[in-house]
Amino acid sequence: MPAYDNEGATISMEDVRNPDQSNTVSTIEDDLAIKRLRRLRPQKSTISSRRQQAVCVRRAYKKYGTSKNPNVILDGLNMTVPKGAIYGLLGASGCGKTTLLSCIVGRRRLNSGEIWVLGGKPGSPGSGVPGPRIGYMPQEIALFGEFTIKETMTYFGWIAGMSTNEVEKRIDVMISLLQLPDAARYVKNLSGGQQRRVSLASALIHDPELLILDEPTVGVDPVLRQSIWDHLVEITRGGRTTVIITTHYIDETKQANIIGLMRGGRFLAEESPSELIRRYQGESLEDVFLKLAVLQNRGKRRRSSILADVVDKVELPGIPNPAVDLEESEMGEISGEFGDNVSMSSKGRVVVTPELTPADALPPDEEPALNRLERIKPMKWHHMKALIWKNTLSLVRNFGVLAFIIGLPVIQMTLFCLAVGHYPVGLPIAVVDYETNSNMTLCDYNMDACPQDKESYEWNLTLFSCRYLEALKKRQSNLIYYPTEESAMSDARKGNAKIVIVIPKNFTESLQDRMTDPRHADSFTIDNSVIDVHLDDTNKQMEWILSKDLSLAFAETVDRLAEVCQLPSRIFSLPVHFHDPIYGVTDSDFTDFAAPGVILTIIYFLAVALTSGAMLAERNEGILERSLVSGITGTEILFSHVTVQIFVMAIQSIMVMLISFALFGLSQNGPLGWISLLVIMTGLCGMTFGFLVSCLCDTDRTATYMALGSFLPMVLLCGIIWPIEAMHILLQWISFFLPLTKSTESLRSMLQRGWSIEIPSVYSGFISTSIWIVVYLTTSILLLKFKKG
Ligand SMILES: Nc1ncnc2c1ncn2[C@@H]1O[C@H](COP(=O)(O)OP(=O)(O)OP(=O)(O)O)[C@@H](O)[C@H]1O
Repeated sequence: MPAYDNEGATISMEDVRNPDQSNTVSTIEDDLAIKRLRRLRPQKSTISSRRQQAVCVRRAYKKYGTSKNPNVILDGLNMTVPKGAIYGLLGASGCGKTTLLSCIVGRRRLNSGEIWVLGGKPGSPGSGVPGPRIGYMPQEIALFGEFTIKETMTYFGWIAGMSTNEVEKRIDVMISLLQLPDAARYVKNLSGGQQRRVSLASALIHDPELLILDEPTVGVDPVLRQSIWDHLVEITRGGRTTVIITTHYIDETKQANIIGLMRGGRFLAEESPSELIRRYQGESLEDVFLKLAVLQNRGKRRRSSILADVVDKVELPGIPNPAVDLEESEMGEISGEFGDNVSMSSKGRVVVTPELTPADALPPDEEPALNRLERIKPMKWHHMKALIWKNTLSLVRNFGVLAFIIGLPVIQMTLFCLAVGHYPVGLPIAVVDYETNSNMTLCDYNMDACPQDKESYEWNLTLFSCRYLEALKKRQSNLIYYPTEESAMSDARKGNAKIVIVIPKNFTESLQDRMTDPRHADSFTIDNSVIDVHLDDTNKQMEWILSKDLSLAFAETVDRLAEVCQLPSRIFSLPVHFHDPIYGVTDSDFTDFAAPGVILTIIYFLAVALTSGAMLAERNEGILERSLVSGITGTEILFSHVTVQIFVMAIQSIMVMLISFALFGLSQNGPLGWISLLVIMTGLCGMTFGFLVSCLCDTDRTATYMALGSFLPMVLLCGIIWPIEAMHILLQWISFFLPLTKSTESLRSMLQRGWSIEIPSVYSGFISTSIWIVVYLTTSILLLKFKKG
């Protein structure tokens, strides 16, 4: 049997199982004898002796909250779990059992103190902790509802490095041991108790060296509870497996080898159940717990008398309170001193025991030597296989969600193409034409006849307003005629017209006079040769469109005049001529400008939502925690998500591009390969940002706030809806460093200018996106690694 040493005490598991034969200090008389001996042969625990235990915790201090308002959970706690023992961890709800266990499995950090698990420090290279040496059943169910029992156990078996054959054999054993239903049943359809048993089976599947079970028997009927305990006793019999179990059924822990009674951040006692009952003269373990609690309160009473009444009502055995009675010089670390471990302070007795002989002492577990490649290898094949399979299965099982994820960008892009950037037609335009007095029959003259005398070259423009309104009508069909300027303005103020045009009575005549003899044009002539325009300026886009229409209608009218008079086509137009654009099309609309940014924004933010949602769901259900304890690393989790989601993203990207270019005919002049790559890389960037969000945020709500909070600044600052050059200089700098700025510019250059990767504004988008992927991914990996408890 393995020897058990703690603080110098050497106690074999036989001692624990047969307390009568134990040489453990177990009586008050022994206490006194040891007190005498203490000064002669004190023996402190050594690192070597700590490494021989399955678990050894020393001076553990852990608090939550701020330093101003700390919530101290572990307060100098010592704990020793010998190999091959069943250790029952008892304590009131909220006393810190789960916190202690998560420190042991390496998922939370102590504020101070040290922990040794299976000979190594949790998290150190080669310790196997977290890893397959541990089987961890957390308090919450922490299973995938949409998986079957078999799939669940296969996942955890694969993580532990088992082959599919081995897993299948173990599944049969687990099903009969834990009386599980058919392995093909979905976890979500099982009862609460059945789900707990599947959770327990998942911890047991790989036959670990150290089993840590947080309340495994909740919701389990007494018969099955007994068979679970029998199994625990069975597996620990060989000494290879150690079990730490928490439970609220104090009575069931009588089958444990050692019980740790936790209260106030420390252990009241750490002892075999029979010894506890004998020593504290209790009728049951519950009775002992109560008495020890009172003893602890007595110690406190020296500082406070609040508990006096309670304490006085409880009958106590005639034993001293060791921790209270000890002199300071007699204090040392305590824990694992079977028969003498009443912990009232972070210190305790220095235990004097027979010295550890080489024959009794087990050599500490050697940390497996890892070669250099294994040390730097961030991912294990069997982990990746299990994770990728799990992620794929999750997606496929949630087919509705998958269809939505793929369909959503299609809907969004379709909406964008249909709704944004098009030219509004039929805007209500109020026309007051004093020249015709709204009598449009006057306009029924032959406008194809040239109004210039062929011999004298005199112009005889007739009702030029008719020609102008005719051209305007081709652009905006909804011309509403008013008799007076007042009536038109009054209606426009009520919102019935976007613009009011007033054509003076002598418009044509004055215009002609001004053109033929500008030197002698008086102010009356100038005033009457001008069309007055009143705009509703509340909508800039609309104002811009109508102004453009009025100008273009005039240009078209004079061009037409030149045409019918067989004059050179640009004779009357402004002496500024716009040729075909270098890039883009002459009458491009806002859709073409905004499309690159919108495509990237859709892909980016859907990836953020998809990834952060998946990660948070996994974390909040406790699955992430459980996987991490099984030895999965943050890097593996992130890359497994990337591997699966990249396919979803590729489909999303292809669909969005098909909608944009094939269906709605948005400009696409660049190399399709590079365009696709940039879109997919942007999705990848969004995915890694989603990882970061899920690592930074503890709840769905904060994650949603963060994702939504970053959406608008990104859209506003990345040049998606307005040119960056028009922003405040400070914002231009900020914009420069945002993830969608360079990629939007790059995509726009490829789509509209047809540029390829060798042009700086194109490749800078790829570089910027790659840098952001690395930054997000690295930060997420570091957070997953270091953000504990
Ligand atoms: N992440 C956290 N942040 C702040 N406080 C926490 C956190 N986790 C636990 N606590 C607090 O620490 C205390 C101990 O919690 P813990 O879950 O370890 O108790 P427990 O003994 O396992 O309880 P139970 O038996 O009910 O499961 C509780 O008061 C709890 O509110």
